[in-house]
Amino acid sequence: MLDVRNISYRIRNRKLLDGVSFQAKPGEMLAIVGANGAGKSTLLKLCTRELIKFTGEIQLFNKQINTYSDKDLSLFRAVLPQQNSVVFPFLVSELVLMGRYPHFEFHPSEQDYAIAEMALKKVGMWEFASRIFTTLSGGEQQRVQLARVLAQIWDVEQGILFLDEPTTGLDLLHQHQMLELAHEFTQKGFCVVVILHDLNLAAQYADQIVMLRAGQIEAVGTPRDVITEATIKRVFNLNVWLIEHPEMDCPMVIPQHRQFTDNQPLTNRK
Ligand SMILES: Nc1ncnc2c1ncn2[C@@H]1O[C@H](COP(=O)(O)OP(=O)(O)OP(=O)(O)O)[C@@H](O)[C@H]1O
Repeated sequence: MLDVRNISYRIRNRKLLDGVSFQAKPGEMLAIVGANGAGKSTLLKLCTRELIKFTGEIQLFNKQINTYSDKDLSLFRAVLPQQNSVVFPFLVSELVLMGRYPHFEFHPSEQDYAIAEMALKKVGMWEFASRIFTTLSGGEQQRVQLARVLAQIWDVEQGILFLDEPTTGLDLLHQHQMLELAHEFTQKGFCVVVILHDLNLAAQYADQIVMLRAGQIEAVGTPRDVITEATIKRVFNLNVWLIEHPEMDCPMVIPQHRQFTDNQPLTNRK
């Protein structure tokens, strides 16, 4: 479904991405992880065609990404960007309805309204429908933006969903709800590509992880393949312990404390 082949991207003299390749299949959640500045958002922007000048190839559904019209793309591909750029005083309900723009010409149909309502209910924000979006808290805004994105692909049979740090600003419950919702879309046959900073969320939800370091792939594969003490040390310069998740078949990451000072375990602190 998403096939990224040997892509490189540079701005002026600086190579931001260098020879990156990976594939993501329908029904799969792929997480992109890496330190600040590693190139995660740049990679996502290339996959969503927000950035266009690169070398290599990106295919969606076996077709080069640049052969799709914007309209065609919007019918099966949705993007939750990192930055929230809403400045006008839109109502929450209006904003979510914007997710339906690709599906109607001039006026939304009854079905468009119904889908916007279902999407808002899905993220637990229906009671905020008549609030002005910019008056919501950061986490509430993020959930409404997710509803807008879900509304766009609600009745699409198979597509691709890109999420750039979707859990930012969300409390613990809503971080998991966000990724559960994304997981539901994989069950429908969608491919979900998500940038995550939290390696434990990536380990729990992703089928595949792409770990970037300075614009190159450090590791790609299952969470167990990619999340190791050695890769985390190389990519984040952090010593960690890995333990088993008590219920799920995946590792969990625990940073070692005080490693920047004297490397003493926390239990030895006086
Ligand atoms: N337009 C630009 N001009 C110059 N440098 C840029 C530009 N866009 C991105 N960069 C640089 O490219 C590198 C990768 O940026 P990118 O936003 O992809 O990183 P990231 O892995 O998403 O980081 P973060 O985790 O902090 O969001 C960074 O060093 C950034 O400063």
